[in-house]
Amino acid sequence: MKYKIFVDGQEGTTGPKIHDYLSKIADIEVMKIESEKRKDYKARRALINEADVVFLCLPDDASKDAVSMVSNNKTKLIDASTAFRTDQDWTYGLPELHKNQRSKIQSSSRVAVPGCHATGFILAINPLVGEGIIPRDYPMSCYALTGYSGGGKKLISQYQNSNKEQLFAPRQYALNLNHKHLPEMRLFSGLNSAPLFTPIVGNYYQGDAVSIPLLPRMFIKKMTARDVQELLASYYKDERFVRVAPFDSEAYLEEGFFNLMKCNNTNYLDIFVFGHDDQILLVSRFDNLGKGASGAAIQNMNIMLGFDEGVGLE
Ligand SMILES: NC(=O)C1=CN([C@@H]2O[C@H](COP(=O)(O)OP(=O)(O)OC[C@H]3O[C@@H](n4cnc5c(N)ncnc54)[C@H](OP(=O)(O)O)[C@@H]3O)[C@@H](O)[C@H]2O)C=CC1
Ligand SMILES: CC(=O)N[C@@H](CCC(=O)OP(=O)(O)O)C(=O)O
Repeated sequence: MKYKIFVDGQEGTTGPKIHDYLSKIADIEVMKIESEKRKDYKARRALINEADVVFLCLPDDASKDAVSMVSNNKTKLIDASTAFRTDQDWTYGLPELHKNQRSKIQSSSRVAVPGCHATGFILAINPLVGEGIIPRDYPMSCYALTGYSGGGKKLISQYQNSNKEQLFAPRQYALNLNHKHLPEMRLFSGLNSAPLFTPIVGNYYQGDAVSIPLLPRMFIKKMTARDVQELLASYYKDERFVRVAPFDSEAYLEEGFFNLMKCNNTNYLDIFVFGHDDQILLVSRFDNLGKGASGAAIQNMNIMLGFDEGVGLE
């Protein structure tokens, strides 16, 4: 039997990328909606209920509508939006979070794909909080650099169809300090409160680097940058898609600069630990359309259907 797969939002940004991955997977049947019917309630509802797995690649409200269209017990949903990430009835689709997260995903029929920046933050910080190194009330801050595809069709069009001078420079956003990823960043990092988070969008298509400065003198246990690298490397040693770079900061720079595009078009997330005895900088590098969204969505599907986790992704 071939699993039937439907991507609701096939003409956006994350949806087509999911179609690319699906095209490399055997033993599935990918269903498509006619372009002019992509917002038609009846047509979407029929496909949603026919499918074994539906990827929702939609704005939050449209995702909520799609969920309400399901009228059977078979259809599994994988949602890329922010709508359900901290919802108790949904499973957070970050298999590397804890030892038991994979089995939760496998037995769930409602999986929320983590936000891109949240993915980078949580994977770097959660082990250090969980292992009792960073106190739960640590005054955390974090900044991220992302390509403009992270903002979907609207932001892509702004960058690609305008030559306004201000678009050439990186631009800070979410300066209300209330970015939509904060609730999941708090909940799944183990911290008592969300970080002070400032993302920055640059004039390039894809690639994300989340940077987190840490002061070891505020840790519960004394740890140098090298100790932190060893702890993270041990925590993720069996993971396929989360890699912790050896402690050798110079080796990762190209003529003195960090290349945040090096995970593009892959589902890898690389964690780097820079620093010394007194100061540490953690950097998570990944593709916002890979481990930050569409790749992660496929990884979750593979787990939910009992496929090899890397099918379509490697
Ligand atoms: N881009 C990224 O890197 C990431 C995005 N996400 C999240 O994933 C979701 C999808 O993002 P992205 O692909 O970038 O978004 P886009 O804006 O690029 O695409 C959204 C798609 O949804 C369609 N759509 C909008 N409203 C409806 C509706 N009521 N019914 C059916 N279709 C509708 C749009 O139609 P139309 O073609 O007419 O515009 C468009 O094709 C969002 O919630 C986003 O926040 C998550 C992680 C990363
Ligand atoms: C450049 C840009 O705007 N990026 C998006 C990140 C997209 C993402 O992770 O997805 P969700 O929107 O589903 O959370 C942002 O920061 O809101």
